[in-house]
Amino acid sequence: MKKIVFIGAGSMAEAMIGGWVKKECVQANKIYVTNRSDYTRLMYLKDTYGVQVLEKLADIEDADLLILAVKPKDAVAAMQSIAPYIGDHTAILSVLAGISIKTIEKGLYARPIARVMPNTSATIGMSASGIAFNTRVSAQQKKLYLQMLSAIGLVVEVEEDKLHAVTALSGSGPAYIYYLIEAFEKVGTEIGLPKEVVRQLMIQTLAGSASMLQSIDEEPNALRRKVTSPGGTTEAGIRALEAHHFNETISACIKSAEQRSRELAKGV
Ligand SMILES: NC(=O)C1=CN([C@@H]2O[C@H](COP(=O)(O)OP(=O)(O)OC[C@H]3O[C@@H](n4cnc5c(N)ncnc54)[C@H](O)[C@@H]3O)[C@@H](O)[C@H]2O)C=CC1
Ligand SMILES: O=C(O)[C@@H]1CCC=N1
Repeated sequence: MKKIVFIGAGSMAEAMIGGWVKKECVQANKIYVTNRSDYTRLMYLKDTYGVQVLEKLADIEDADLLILAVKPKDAVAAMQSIAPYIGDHTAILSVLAGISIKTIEKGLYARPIARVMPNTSATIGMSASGIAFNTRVSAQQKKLYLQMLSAIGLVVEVEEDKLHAVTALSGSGPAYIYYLIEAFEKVGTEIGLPKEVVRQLMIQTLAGSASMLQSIDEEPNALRRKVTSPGGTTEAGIRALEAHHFNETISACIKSAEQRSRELAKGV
C-alpha cells in the first residue's frame, strides 16, 4: 500500500501508528493523518512518528486505505466530509466502536470494508484485536489486514455481530486493568506500602499471571487453586470477593459495555 490515511488522529490512531512504525510494518511516510481542527496534534504525530499531514481532504482520492478513527458520534459527519473525494479503489478499515459495516457502506458506498476492534496496547505491539470483513474484501486483502494487525498484537477473525462482545472485553479491557491497578494502589497504601512499591509488585504479578496462562497448559481455575492454601490468606481474599459479588460485578461491567456498543450501532 502506498497511501494509508487516518481520518481522526486521536489515541487509537496514535496507538496503531506507533505500533506499525516501531515494528516497521508500515513505512511512516506512507501514513497520512487528518482530523477535524487540531493542527498541533497532527504536527505532533508528524514530529513523533514521521507520518505525513494530509493537506486537504481532496488528497484522499488516491489513498489505498482509509482508516476511520473518529469517535462513533462523529462518524456520520466524517463520512459525509470524505464521501465526495473518496476514490473507487480505496478500501476502508474502521476502528469505530459499534458502527456497522452497513452504515459505512451507506456513507461511503459499496467497497471493501473491514471492521477491527483493537486496543491501545497496539502501541507496544500487544493489542488484542477482533476483525470482521464485508464480502467485497478479497482473500489477498484479508491476508494483508491480518498481517498488519498481527504486527501490533493478536488478531482474531469474528462474525461482525460478535465485535460488540470483543469491544466490551478486549477493546475496553485495558481500562479495566488500569482501574484494577488503581484500586490495588489505593488499598496497598492504606495497608502501609508506598504507592510505587505497590505498583511495581502488582504490575509484575499481573504480567507473571498473564505469562503463566500463556505458557502453561492449565485452566485459570487450576492455577488459582495452587495459590489458595486451605485456611490461608488467598482463601480469605477470595471469600471477600465472593461476598462482594465479584462475578456479578464483572458480568455487569462487560454486559453494560456490550450493550453500549449495540446502542452506538443505533446512533443512541
Ligand atoms: N481509545 C481506545 O482505546 C479505542 C478506541 N476505539 C475506537 O477508535 C475511535 C477513536 O477513538 P479515540 O482515538 O479514543 O478518540 P479520540 O477522541 O482520541 O480521537 C478522535 C479523533 O477524531 C477527530 N475527528 C472528529 N471528527 C472528525 C471529522 N469529522 N473528521 C476528521 N477527524 C475528526 C478528532 O479531532 C480526534 O483527532 C472510536 O470510534 C473508538 O470507538 C477502538 C478501540 C479502542
Ligand atoms: O470506550 C470506547 O467506546 C472505546 C471502544 C473500546 C475502547 N474505547
